[in-house]
Amino acid sequence: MSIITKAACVGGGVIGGAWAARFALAGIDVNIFDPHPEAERIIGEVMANAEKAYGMLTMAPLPPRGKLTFCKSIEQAVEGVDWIQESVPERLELKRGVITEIDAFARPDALIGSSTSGLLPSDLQADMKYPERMFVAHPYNPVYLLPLVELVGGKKTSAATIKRAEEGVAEIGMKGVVIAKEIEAFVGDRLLEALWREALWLIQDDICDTETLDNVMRYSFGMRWAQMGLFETYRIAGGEAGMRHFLAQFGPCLKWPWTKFTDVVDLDDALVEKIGSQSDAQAAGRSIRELERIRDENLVGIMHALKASNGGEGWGAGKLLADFEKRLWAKGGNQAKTHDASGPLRLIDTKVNAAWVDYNGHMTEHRYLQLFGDTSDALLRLLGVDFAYVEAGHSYYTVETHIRHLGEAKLGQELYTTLQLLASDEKRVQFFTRIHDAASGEVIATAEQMMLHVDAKASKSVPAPTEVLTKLKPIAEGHAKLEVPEGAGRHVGQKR
Ligand SMILES: NC(=O)C1=CN([C@@H]2O[C@H](COP(=O)(O)OP(=O)(O)OC[C@H]3O[C@@H](n4cnc5c(N)ncnc54)[C@H](O)[C@@H]3O)[C@@H](O)[C@H]2O)C=CC1
Ligand SMILES: C[N+](C)(C)CC(=O)CC(=O)[O-]
Repeated sequence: MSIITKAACVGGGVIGGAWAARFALAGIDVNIFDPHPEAERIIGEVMANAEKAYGMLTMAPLPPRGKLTFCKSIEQAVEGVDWIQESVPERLELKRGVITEIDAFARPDALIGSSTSGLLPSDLQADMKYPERMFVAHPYNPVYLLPLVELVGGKKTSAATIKRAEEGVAEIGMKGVVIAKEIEAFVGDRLLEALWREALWLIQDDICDTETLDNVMRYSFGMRWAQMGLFETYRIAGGEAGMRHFLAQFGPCLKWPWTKFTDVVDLDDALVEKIGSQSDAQAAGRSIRELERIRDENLVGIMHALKASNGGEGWGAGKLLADFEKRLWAKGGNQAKTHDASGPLRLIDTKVNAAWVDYNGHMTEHRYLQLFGDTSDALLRLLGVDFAYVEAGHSYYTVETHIRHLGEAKLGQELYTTLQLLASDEKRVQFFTRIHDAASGEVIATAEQMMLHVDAKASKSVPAPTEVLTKLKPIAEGHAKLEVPEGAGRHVGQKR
């Protein structure tokens, strides 16, 4: 059974709003309480960004979006929900008061997570009647894309709560990392704080400006850290002798004057203005919303790259995404399990997202192939050839593809695909797929493809089993009555 069927967000700013989006996109209804007069508008904008990002992130069938309900009080928001996420400003007294109120009105077994960046859970749970169900669930901005949640229990938090919290965040595509002991700022913010302090000194001392500092990060170790952490990265930096050699070589530097971070800069008006004006110049007129859009596109691209890494198995956040998608496919989301075979099967509905567009301003070549591949995967799922089937040792492999480009697909354009079976036997399926513009139905591209049923371990084609052929039969019979599509059997013409 699911840990979270209904959630509440108390505080709906940068972080609370993005938590609401994360829950809603996982199909969970969310109650929101935030006294800000513009809370609904702000969360609406975060939701729109999150939906755009998910459109780029995954083709897996997301469940129907959860409903957002804006409530007039904490009491109303937390009534009957399974998970309450507190994301009010970082002030101990405020948070403690809000959490105590949540505790008074929530179901005694409901989980209560705090988004605090650094306060101790023991301090937050001090006045609670049921403190055993309260913990820190510290996310990273943007919560709807970055999967990490640091889970930190206080003195009165039960082990069962932390276990349920770990399972709960996994359900919404996140990675719960349990921190063994409570400590201010946990692990992530301790590391960020060290870097942040050092960075402020480098600006204060005119060693570099904000743009130079950001360039140093994003062209180098920033990219490394998205895929391996500090220790794994430095292990490799030690060469064949690994971590021990790395420590021997760079250990002495720890005693050299390579850092100022244990002193705190004086964030006086002059320094605030210096950083503010350098940051304005760096933004070059881009609004926060524009920067968020670029950030989200970049993060999606990084996760896609990580999903394809390690020989296709996925790595880090990419492996997490791949596993989440497998679960989404297994659940099937909104996907129809049967189709009317009296016409071509409509299998994929999608939109051209920014990551698919090339320098010509339209969908780039390999994305057509991806869409044709996603459509043939959808056909295979209809036939019962899903992840479990593939893991058991059999699959269909594509052995031939011929694509024709007939029109253009531009950024944001809505598309759908249809598939018509041309021929099949116990080993082969041959089919014709069309990509349509969703508004007009016009055909933008077609592909004719052939797949063979294979024994993956033996690497040879073998007949498909009866259960697959039985599902294929009604489609084959229905499509045998259709006209052969214009363009089927075509090849690239060559004048000699
Ligand atoms: N901004 C960030 O990068 C991150 C922030 N956090 C943590 O998340 C929490 C929230 O931070 P942000 O979202 O950045 O702040 P924010 O200022 O964007 O949002 C706070 C929201 O809480 C609302 N609020 C104030 N009093 C309230 C009350 N009594 N009941 C309900 N809502 C109330 C405000 O109207 C506001 O919308 C903090 O604990 C922060 O440390 C965690 C990770 C990252
Ligand atoms: C600046 N911050 C302490 C609020 C940062 C975080 O808590 C995590 C993040 O998203 O960087």
